[in-house]
Amino acid sequence: WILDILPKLNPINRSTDLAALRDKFEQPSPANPQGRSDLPGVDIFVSTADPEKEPPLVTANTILSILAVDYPVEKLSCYISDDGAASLTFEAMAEAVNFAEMWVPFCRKHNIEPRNPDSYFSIKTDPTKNKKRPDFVKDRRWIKREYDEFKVRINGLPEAIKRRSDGFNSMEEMKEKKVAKEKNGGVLPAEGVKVTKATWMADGTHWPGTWYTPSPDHSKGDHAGILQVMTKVPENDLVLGHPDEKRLDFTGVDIRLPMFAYVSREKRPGFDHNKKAGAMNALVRASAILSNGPFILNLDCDHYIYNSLAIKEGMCFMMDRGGDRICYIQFPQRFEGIDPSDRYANHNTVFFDGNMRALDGLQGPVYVGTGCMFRRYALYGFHPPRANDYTGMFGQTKSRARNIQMQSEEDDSDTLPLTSHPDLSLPKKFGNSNVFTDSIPIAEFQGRPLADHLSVKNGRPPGALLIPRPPLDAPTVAEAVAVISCWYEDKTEWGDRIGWIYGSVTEDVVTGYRMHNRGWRSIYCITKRDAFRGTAPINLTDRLHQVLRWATGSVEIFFSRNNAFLASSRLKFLQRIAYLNVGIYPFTSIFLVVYCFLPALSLFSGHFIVQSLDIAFLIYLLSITVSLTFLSLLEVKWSGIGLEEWWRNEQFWVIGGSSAHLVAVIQGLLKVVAGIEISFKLTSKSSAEDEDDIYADLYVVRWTSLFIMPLTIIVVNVVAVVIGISRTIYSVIPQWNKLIGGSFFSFWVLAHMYPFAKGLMGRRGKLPTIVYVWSGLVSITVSLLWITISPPDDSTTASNGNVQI
Ligand SMILES: O=c1ccn([C@@H]2O[C@H](COP(=O)(O)OP(=O)(O)O[C@H]3O[C@H](CO)[C@@H](O)[C@H](O)[C@H]3O)[C@@H](O)[C@H]2O)c(=O)[nH]1
Ligand SMILES: [Mn+2]
Repeated sequence: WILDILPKLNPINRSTDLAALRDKFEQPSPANPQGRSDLPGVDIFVSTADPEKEPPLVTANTILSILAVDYPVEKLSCYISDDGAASLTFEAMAEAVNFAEMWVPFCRKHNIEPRNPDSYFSIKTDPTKNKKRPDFVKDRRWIKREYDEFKVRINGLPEAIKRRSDGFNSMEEMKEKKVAKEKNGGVLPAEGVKVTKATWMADGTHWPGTWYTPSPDHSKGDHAGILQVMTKVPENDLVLGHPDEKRLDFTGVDIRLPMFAYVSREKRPGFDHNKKAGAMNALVRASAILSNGPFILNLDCDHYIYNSLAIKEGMCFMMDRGGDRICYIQFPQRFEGIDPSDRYANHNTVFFDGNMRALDGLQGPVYVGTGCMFRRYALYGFHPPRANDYTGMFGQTKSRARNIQMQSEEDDSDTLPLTSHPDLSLPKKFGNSNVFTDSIPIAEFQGRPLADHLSVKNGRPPGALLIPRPPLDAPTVAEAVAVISCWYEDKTEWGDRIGWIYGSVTEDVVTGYRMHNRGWRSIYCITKRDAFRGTAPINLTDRLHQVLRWATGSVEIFFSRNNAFLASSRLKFLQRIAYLNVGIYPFTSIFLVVYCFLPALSLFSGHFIVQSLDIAFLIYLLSITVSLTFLSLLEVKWSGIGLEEWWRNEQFWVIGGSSAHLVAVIQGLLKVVAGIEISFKLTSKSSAEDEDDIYADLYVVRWTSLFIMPLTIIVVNVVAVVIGISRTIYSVIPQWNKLIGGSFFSFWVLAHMYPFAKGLMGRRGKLPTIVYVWSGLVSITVSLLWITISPPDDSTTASNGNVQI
């Protein structure tokens, strides 16, 4: 019953549900006679970086799921950050907007779920289930065909852009030649003419971003900032559709689209662009000027909205009493396209349904990079309102006297009482855009919960958010372009204390940590229907690299000023322990590796792992075993997973621990000691090209040095078992029970390594020969070495009668 009681100590306490949200914010009231939406605006950020690794079709589908999300259209703005500055991505987005004009009303009319067309059309269950409108089947058939054509257009884009550009380029060349000829008296100059091969847009202009044939000002890391508003700011009132002969009958359906902007920040050589964190910060600024939604939802390009009510679900927390102290709502990451047995624990269920939920009962879950809705004001580095109200191990309220004393002791350089707005004219920490700084207090105010009850502190009056958005004028857009220039952040605190934090390969954890450290709380929001879904790398190599990156980020955190040891008093005690664990866990790999070798070594030597099985050891062993079992039970019970899934997690913990975590520790130490920088490539997104085998990617094996340690562990343990058996056979008095006792632990290690071994085999058991040669050599060396150091000695072991199990 303890297991049943524990989760109940940690309820998701939310007094506002979806119905209450509607009643409070969207029903007519004295302050809101027309029953317009009084909800705050939401800006949605999607990041993409490389159309080669992040297929534009996937991104386009993500965008479509966002444009069709169930939230007041006039309050929504969507931004895509294209760090690749690729015309391909841009044109795919333009296509997506075109398709959205039919797709979005279609979703609204028939209440489609999910609103990502690709996933919607690949649902296996009966699409007509729960669909009541008689024209559904006809509409669906029609839109399916439109989608197929859309897909073909997107897939044809690279070819189309190339053909178009080649055409324009050769035309240019001809023109140039003609000019040169005329200048040179009718003959072509000997040195020929040089024409730069530009990438052209359909309207006959140069694409301002990166070109297929890179040239100065048009290559990766060297191009202008681009900001293009792809759909205009939506009308404030419903715009209903009409019956239409050619298209669908959208009578009575809202046909508006949210605002959607394509943003590619300026990049120049010599500037550190800080990857995703930098991209997000550029979006934070640009969006502050264009729409200034008090809430920001962040999605990776391969994560889409699976539950169209997700934003409203999050808003229920933010708009609840006390919601003004929440910095973000993290939703669990759920994945698609993972092999049914989840060989490499890609679903990460113990983490997402155990650890994160437990954290929710403390100060809140960590930010995991995607599927997270932020309070804009919290991103700006301010402290939460009433930050000192609670503290201590369990977050109890402090007495007033202590409270005052504490406040004076604290370094409150960035504590800003919310009643008086930040004096923004003073430090230049936000950079020199006045439009931006002026937007800060507005976002803060609009993000407050409704003051509809005496107990709501720091609320806003009902009806305050009914005013329509102004249309975008040219100076506003120009300002937004100015704040995405690459020098804008010079001498500011962007990435240091404001916005996404720089300097870590896992910017997400650090960004969330900084907020918790200021006293903000976060919320973990598990919805019945998954809020978001995404893809994950399913083959061994990519998966290990992903784990390596996370672990490296953790080691970086450990050696940085973000180590929770150095946290402020506003980080709750248990939350601090949790963050400490985030920084420390890769270091456990050192012990893990030792433990993986121990059973083998004891087989080599013929000595049991411990000297003698005395009572102290047994008590120690028992207590460890009991607590481990209890922990596992908790994990299984809390996260509601089956034993098999739990076992996968255990296995992958050992695999990742002995490879990626260890390398991360080494890398981290190298960085600290020798200053060697760490860089990571984008995690490649599988696009399931192979129709016959959607899990084909699972079998891809690319050799990486991460394989070395697990492989050695496997080989050494196998050799050890073999040596153990042969020794037992050839010894004078074979001690079979001793062998079984000894090899049990080796088998235990091998059982954990099984998915790894399977993964190395690839699809048909193909393994690079070098692996055999190499591992053979290592294991022979190790076993020879061991036997020389500690030759099998029957007499000593036999006399040690206490080594039996
Ligand atoms: O220069 C860059 C590099 C990456 N990204 C985007 O950042 C996201 C994540 O990058 P990726 O390298 O694909 O990392 P993943 O392993 O897929 O992502 C996990 O790990 C990251 C680092 O911890 C988090 O940022 C992600 O949200 C989390 O899903 C993607 O949308 C990219 O498009 C950029 O915008 N600019
Ligand atoms: Mn990803």
